Amino acid sequence: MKGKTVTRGTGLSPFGGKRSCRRVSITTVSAKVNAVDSLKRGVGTCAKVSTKGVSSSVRVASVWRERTGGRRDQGSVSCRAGGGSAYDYDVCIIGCGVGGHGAALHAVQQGLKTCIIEGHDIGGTCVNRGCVPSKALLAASGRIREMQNEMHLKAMGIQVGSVSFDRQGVADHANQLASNIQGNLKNSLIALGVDIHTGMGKFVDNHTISYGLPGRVDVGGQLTAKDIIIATGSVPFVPPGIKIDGKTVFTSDHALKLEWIPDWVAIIGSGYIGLEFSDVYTALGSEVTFIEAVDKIMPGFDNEIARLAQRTLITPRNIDFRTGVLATNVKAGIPGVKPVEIELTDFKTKEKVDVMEVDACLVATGRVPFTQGLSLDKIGAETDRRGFVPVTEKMEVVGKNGKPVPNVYCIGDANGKYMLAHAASAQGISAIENIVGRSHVLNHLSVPAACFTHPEVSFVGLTEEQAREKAAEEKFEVAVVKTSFKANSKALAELEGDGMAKAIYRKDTGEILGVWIIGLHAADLIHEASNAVATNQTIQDLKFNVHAHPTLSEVLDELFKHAEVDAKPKPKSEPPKKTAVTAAS
Ligand SMILES: Cc1cc2nc3c(=O)[nH]c(=O)nc-3n(C[C@H](O)[C@H](O)[C@H](O)COP(=O)(O)OP(=O)(O)OC[C@H]3O[C@@H](n4cnc5c(N)ncnc54)[C@H](O)[C@@H]3O)c2cc1C
Ligand SMILES: NC(=O)c1ccc[n+]([C@@H]2O[C@H](COP(=O)([O-])OP(=O)(O)OC[C@H]3O[C@@H](n4cnc5c(N)ncnc54)[C@H](O)[C@@H]3O)[C@@H](O)[C@H]2O)c1
Repeated sequence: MKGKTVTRGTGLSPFGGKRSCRRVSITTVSAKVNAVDSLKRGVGTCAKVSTKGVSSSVRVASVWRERTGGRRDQGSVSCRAGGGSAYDYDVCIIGCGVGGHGAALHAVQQGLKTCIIEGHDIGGTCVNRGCVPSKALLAASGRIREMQNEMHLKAMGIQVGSVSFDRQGVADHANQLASNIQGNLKNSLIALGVDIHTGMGKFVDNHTISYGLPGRVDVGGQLTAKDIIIATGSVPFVPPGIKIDGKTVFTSDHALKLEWIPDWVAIIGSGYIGLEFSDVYTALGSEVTFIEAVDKIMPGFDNEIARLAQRTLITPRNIDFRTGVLATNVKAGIPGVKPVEIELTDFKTKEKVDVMEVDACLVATGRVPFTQGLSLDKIGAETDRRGFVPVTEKMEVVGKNGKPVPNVYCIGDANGKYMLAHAASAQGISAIENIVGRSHVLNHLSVPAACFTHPEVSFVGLTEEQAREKAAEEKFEVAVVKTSFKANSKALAELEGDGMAKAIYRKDTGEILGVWIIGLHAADLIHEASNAVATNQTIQDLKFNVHAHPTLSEVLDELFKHAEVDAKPKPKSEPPKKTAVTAAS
């Protein structure tokens, strides 16, 4: 069915660890699996890694005693398995998404006896219904787009015949990848001796969790832990008036299965999910119409980057958009028989302005925390009005009395601080650091983000608009420096000169406030900037970094070198006086 827009009714305007635990840097899912191998190879004494010799739990207790000098929970209890302890576990994590998994791995590295309670599927949203399958769809559809771009290929002297694809094959790629990574995650936990309990967990008190599954008397139980981390994640938000049938009106949960490719798909919301799916759908031949409540598309982006993104990701493609309108009512259709009807309402006047008929509708209007049923009242806590669990900067759950609830933490999408997979994992590591008594606060302004369209958009920190607001309040001068991919040899070799990088910084000190990149491999390029923010480097510190030639990283090299700062660069430290190492010949 070919979709069409109809305007109805009069008056409606047409629209228009430590000690013997080897320190392993854990960042990506594959790195985490490798980390398990490293731990297994390098440690006889790391918690539950080796099962030979001294019992693993005794080892846990001994590692813990060495680390803490014998202190424990101020009340001096020890792990039950370590002998006469009060708790079954040192740490219990409710929910095994990327956040829970990251926390569990770091807990084991610290020698903590750890368990996870998972109610649905290991890997949570990211692995099963988020980052992983969506990136697989983007990889396959991006390849199709590239191979169908005759002009681009011809400019490099390449000719291809007709390009075709098998929808089910593309869908299988995404499904298989999710399943493989889910298996890797589960195996990594088992190999490290993390106990995985199946069921939905809820609080009995701040050291006790009961868990079970509805209708399953064979599953469930109760356990105790010194510290408990809530990592229950999020689910799609569906605005009132929208009925999901999973076939013609659906969320990303269904869209990732790629059961069909609609001719015309309306995407409600032009955030990350909307943009990434517009990239997939248009590469596979669909027309897309964005419906966006805010009066501009991609409202979360820096304005200048959004304008450029519109020129590269929207205008040249089969995409149009309606902004400043809410989708207030969506009625499901029947593929090939009855269209989906979408009622549009002006965001400001609340007047109904249009009804669209399309083949399918993807609802990408954000996500809501999955925090119901945790019995937070049993620990003197409650969610905020949106369902997020309030936390301190150390990830401690804040109780109804405004004070941290002892021994209970919340990480990831469930606390709403930054709904990204790597943020969830970083918060998990931070919570464990605080649990073992090393005070830690994650700088969320150093957490990078990326939208994996073709080309990609990435950033760290503030938009230029946010930085200028902050500057006005705090009375400092903002400076902005930009570079283009057009001057980069590697980008030109790839005929991918469309793109820019911009850095926003304090003119007086060189403090980096934000960096935005749109262009080839922007998601990989952002890390030099985000790591600089995390380690408090100024923009002038980065001028001395050396970048291989010819690489895309020189886009950032040029950016940093062009920055003008009032303060002088910090004196460079002398090179370390170590044994001379000569470059490999
Ligand atoms: C389509 C899509 C694409 C995305 N792409 C990216 C991306 O490219 N990069 C990125 O950084 N982020 C991406 N995200 C966001 C990312 O998936 C989330 O930020 C991340 O998964 C949050 O991790 P989490 O551990 O907090 O929660 P989740 O991954 O949601 O995991 C929570 C887990 O807890 C379980 N659970 C819930 N309640 C209970 C309970 N009471 N007892 C026991 N278990 C429970 C759930 O079953 C689930 O397995 C994407 C999201 C979507 C939807
Ligand atoms: N690459 C990535 O890192 C990635 C990819 C996908 C998802 N995610 C995560 O998943 C989460 C959800 O993504 P998302 O794109 O759904 O949310 P989002 O918050 O990024 O964007 C939602 C958009 O929908 C609009 N909207 C909300 N209600 C509307 C309505 N009734 N009518 C019209 N427009 C409406 C909002 O104005 C907003 O622009 C995000 O928080 C993001 O962090 C990340």
